Amino acid sequence: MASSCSLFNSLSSLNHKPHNHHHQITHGPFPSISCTSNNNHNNNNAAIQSSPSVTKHRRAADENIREEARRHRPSSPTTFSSKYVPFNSGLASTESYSLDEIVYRSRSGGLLDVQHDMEALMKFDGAYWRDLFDSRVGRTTWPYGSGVWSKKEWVLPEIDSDDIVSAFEGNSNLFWAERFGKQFLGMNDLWVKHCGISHTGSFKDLGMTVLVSQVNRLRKMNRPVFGVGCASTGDTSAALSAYCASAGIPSIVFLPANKISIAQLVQPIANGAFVLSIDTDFDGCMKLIREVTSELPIYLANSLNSLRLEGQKTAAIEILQQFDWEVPDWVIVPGGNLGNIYAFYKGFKMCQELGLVSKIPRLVCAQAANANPLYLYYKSGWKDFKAVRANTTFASAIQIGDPVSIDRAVYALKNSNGIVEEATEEELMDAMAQADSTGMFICPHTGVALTALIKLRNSGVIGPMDRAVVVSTAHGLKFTQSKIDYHSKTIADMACRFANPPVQVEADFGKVMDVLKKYLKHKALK
Ligand SMILES: Cc1ncc(COP(=O)(O)O)c(C=O)c1O
Ligand SMILES: N[C@@H](CCOP(=O)(O)O)C(=O)O
Repeated sequence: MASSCSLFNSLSSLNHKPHNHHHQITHGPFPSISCTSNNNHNNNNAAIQSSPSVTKHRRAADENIREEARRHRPSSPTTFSSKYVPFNSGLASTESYSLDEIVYRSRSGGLLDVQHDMEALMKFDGAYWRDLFDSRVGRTTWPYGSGVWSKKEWVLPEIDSDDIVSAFEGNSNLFWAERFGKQFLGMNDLWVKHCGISHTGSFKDLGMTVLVSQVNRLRKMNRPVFGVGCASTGDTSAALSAYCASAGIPSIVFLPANKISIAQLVQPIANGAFVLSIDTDFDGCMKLIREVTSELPIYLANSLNSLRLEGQKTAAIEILQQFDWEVPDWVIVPGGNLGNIYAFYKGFKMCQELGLVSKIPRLVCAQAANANPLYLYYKSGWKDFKAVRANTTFASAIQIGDPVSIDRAVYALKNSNGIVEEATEEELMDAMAQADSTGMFICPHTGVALTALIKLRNSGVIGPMDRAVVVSTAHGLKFTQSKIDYHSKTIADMACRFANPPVQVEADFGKVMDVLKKYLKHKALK
């Protein structure tokens, strides 16, 4: 991509709690579920005052939150369970694997899925689950303070809370895009789910906490897992290396040389991962890591491993929760390796099947036109899937031509009356700049999703009154070079219509006044 030293230089030169009281919710035959309350006036005051061991806050001074969770550990094992089954295998299949096995593919070589014991979960009605999940939001109780682990019973019900590796990820902001919706789309119910405002700056944290927690458990069980590895366009490796570092587990990452942002490259380096920069693209790295993980005791962390999707699906549940369990009309997700679109489908579908909501939203998967195998497949009427050679795109994290989760994505889209859209480089960069001009600071992948929204709104498929949620997958700060290129208008064959370059001006009062007067006049005329 073109760089812009002048803009970069001029940009650089511009730089001259109340007590938590503990209470327990007991639900039917289940062990107590701990949560905390910020309410200073609840009935627990009396209990806290009369307890001889209380020294500060809700637990003894020498006890940490993990130890506290251990103390509350249920005496009997959970009645919920989950296992691997071949993806979309139907009722006739008997093939299944324990989550404690190291297996990524079914016997026939197909994808796997984590299947929950829905009968056990259905013993509780939708209201029960809604209340339980709502009661855990924003707490510090281990591990429920995480937006992922607040849904533990639906994620990894059997893992001991002691084994969980979490950064209290999730619970990300659902941003009402008031100005963008009104100004560019005539919409008043447009929302952006900021999954990138997260521990390592992308939605990958949601899946990685689950995968690394399970690895932590496997290692404690003395299973042959020396370390964890992934191929990455930048975000998976950032999340993997951070969660592994926090648990003291070695991580190994395969990155396509010169194809990821500097911020993304620095993340695994800083977190102590073993980083291989390989002279190929993401699809080449993916092929290599699959071969390597079948030979060496390195556990595969890409979304081919269905554990990841169990965490990622909680973003869908969170969206419903944030709308007080009302279902939006549309959810738009940028797609690359295509695990996330299925994760969203699965999260919504579980909420429907377990009675939390009565329907699911229509899903839209948005791809960069330079890396669009799903879009081409959709346009062929799902007749002819061909992997493509992905070309360079500013949406570099979705520069993927041979997505491993293609079958999962097709299933999700077919079962949600879904749509696939694409965005050219100019479209995605303009959308990103327009969104930023209304107060966001999004990544180019979110620009891809916004382009899909703009196209579907312009064609009337999405109506002005529809409630739409655009999933923002990474933090814009990871992709500042693309913004520098755009705002300095140094991108070949791109008009950069919404560029806003800084004005160079001498350190002279008169000259500064001239520039400002011109600016104010220009604004007044608008
Ligand atoms: C920022 C960002 N957005 C979107 C995606 C696409 O997600 P998926 O690969 O699950 O389709 C990725 C990774 O691929 C990503 O890193
Ligand atoms: N964008 C991803 C690509 C790999 O996807 P995964 O979900 O299969 O790990 C990345 O950041 O590496």
